[in-house]
Amino acid sequence: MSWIFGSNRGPNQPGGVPVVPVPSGGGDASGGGDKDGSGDKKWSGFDPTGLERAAKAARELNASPHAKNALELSQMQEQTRQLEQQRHIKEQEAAIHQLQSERVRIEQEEKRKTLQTETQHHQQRAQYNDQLARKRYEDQLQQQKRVTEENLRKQEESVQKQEAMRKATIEHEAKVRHEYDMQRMRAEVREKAKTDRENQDLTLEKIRVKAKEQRDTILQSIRTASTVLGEGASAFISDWNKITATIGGLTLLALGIYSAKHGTGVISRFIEARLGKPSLVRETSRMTLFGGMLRHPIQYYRRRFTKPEDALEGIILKSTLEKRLRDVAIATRNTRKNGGVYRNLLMYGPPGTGKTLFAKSLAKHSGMDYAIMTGGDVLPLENEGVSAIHKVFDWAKTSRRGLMLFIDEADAFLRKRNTETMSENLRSTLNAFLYRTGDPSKKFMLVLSSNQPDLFDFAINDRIDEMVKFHLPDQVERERLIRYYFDKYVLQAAEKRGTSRLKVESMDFNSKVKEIAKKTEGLSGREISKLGVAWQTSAFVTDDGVLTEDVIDARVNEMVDQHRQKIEWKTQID
Ligand SMILES: Nc1ncnc2c1ncn2[C@@H]1O[C@H](COP(=O)(O)OP(=O)(O)OP(=O)(O)O)[C@@H](O)[C@H]1O
Repeated sequence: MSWIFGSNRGPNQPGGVPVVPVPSGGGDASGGGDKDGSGDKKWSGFDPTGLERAAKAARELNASPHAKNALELSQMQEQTRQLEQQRHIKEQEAAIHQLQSERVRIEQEEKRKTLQTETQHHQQRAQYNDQLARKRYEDQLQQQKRVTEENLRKQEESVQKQEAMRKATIEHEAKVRHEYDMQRMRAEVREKAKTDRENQDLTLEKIRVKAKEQRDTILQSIRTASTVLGEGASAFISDWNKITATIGGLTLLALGIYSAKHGTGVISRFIEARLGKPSLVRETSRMTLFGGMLRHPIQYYRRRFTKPEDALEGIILKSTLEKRLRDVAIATRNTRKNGGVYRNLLMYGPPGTGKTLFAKSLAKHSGMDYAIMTGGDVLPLENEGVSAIHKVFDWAKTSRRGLMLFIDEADAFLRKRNTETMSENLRSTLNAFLYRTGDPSKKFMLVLSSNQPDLFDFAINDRIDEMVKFHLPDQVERERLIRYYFDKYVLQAAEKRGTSRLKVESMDFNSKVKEIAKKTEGLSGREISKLGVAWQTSAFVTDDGVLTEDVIDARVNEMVDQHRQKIEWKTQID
């Protein structure tokens, strides 16, 4: 009720209730009590006029007809002020809240920045450490390199010193020897000159006598020869019997030479048939005395003393396979050199992929003899199969150079024994084979080739030490094969001067090769080699001997068609 007392407000305060002026003086402001004003010190300075005025105003207010309205107005003003204060408080609270949020955000931001800075520091430290480690490692390497170089330099110096010493020793020896020889020669020459001077008369006389004797002898010989020939010729011409006898003698001599030549061949063939190559062996590099050295001496010696540089010369395979086979070839050659035990080899894969080719080259490269037999040849032998097999191995054992026994289509007779279709004879033959190959050998190496190795008897698999799979050539190998056989059958034939009329039409050969290789997908090495032969033959049959691009394409298309046909037949059979 401050408005009643007017303590807080001036007389013209807006919205306020006009303060009822309090009459100055009059009325008892003390309200009774300490009337004399001297009793209690506390009330001594109290001015009661305000209270009096308030009381008067209250009275007047009560008496006023607007008292109620004024009260309501003042209440409403009070409420409005409170609401305003609440709004103000709310605004302040919102501001505080916003300030808090801002503070949290700033803190987060600070944290993130700190984290980022720390991460950067970590990274920088890690990089620095890494650089240090690298530098340390490089320093170590440099150090090692320096040490190695230093050692090498020292070694080289030492070798050079030794070399220089050796050279100096040799030169000194040579000089001493030369001086000694010169002295000896001078002494000999002096001695001879002295002797010659002393015997000069004697020597001259000796030469004269010797020359005279020689002259007389030659003259005498000429005289005798002409007399004998003249007499002989006249006697021969005048005597028909002698002429007939001479002609007969010459004829008999020619006959003798002819029969001796052919007789040796017949005899050697006979001996060979009895003692030489077994019938199961189709081809061999092994030369017997009669069959080899005497009949083809040059070939015999060339084969004995020259070896191909590379076991894979003329054999085109995938580079990985080539590497593996080269290792096999080197190992085999070293085995032969060191008298070691041979490792048996199985080569399997589609026909015409170079298995036989490699086996022959392997044998040549290793310096061994080779013998080729075919599994299919064993089947018709029936009950003679066992002895034929024994004969092959007996013969193989006698080879001084070691023998590589290559069995093509080996699955034809080395197949599983438990199949019902296998005849008793074949089973015995297989057993004989197993018996002869049971132990590792220093005499022969077994090389089996098969298109169906899964048919082998397990005991055969057990005897195999190395298995190599041959594949059909892919694009790269086909290109190489095409180049190789084009060169072999066409270009080399065209280069033969004088004897050849074969010419090749000019074309972009590289792109042609690529194109042919693409077309011949699926063809084997054998089929591609046949393509080479077909190109050559086609060129020979033309009038001008020119191999044109069209002819090349035509042969390729034919070969591809034939291949397709073969595959169709094969699929039907399968
Ligand atoms: N990889 C090759 N590189 C060069 N020529 C090849 C290759 N493969 C095959 N030939 C050619 O094909 C001919 C036959 O090859 P080879 O007799 O080695 O085949 P194979 O794999 O033994 O076949 P099969 O299983 O039918 O006996 C070779 O004489 C050669 O001209």
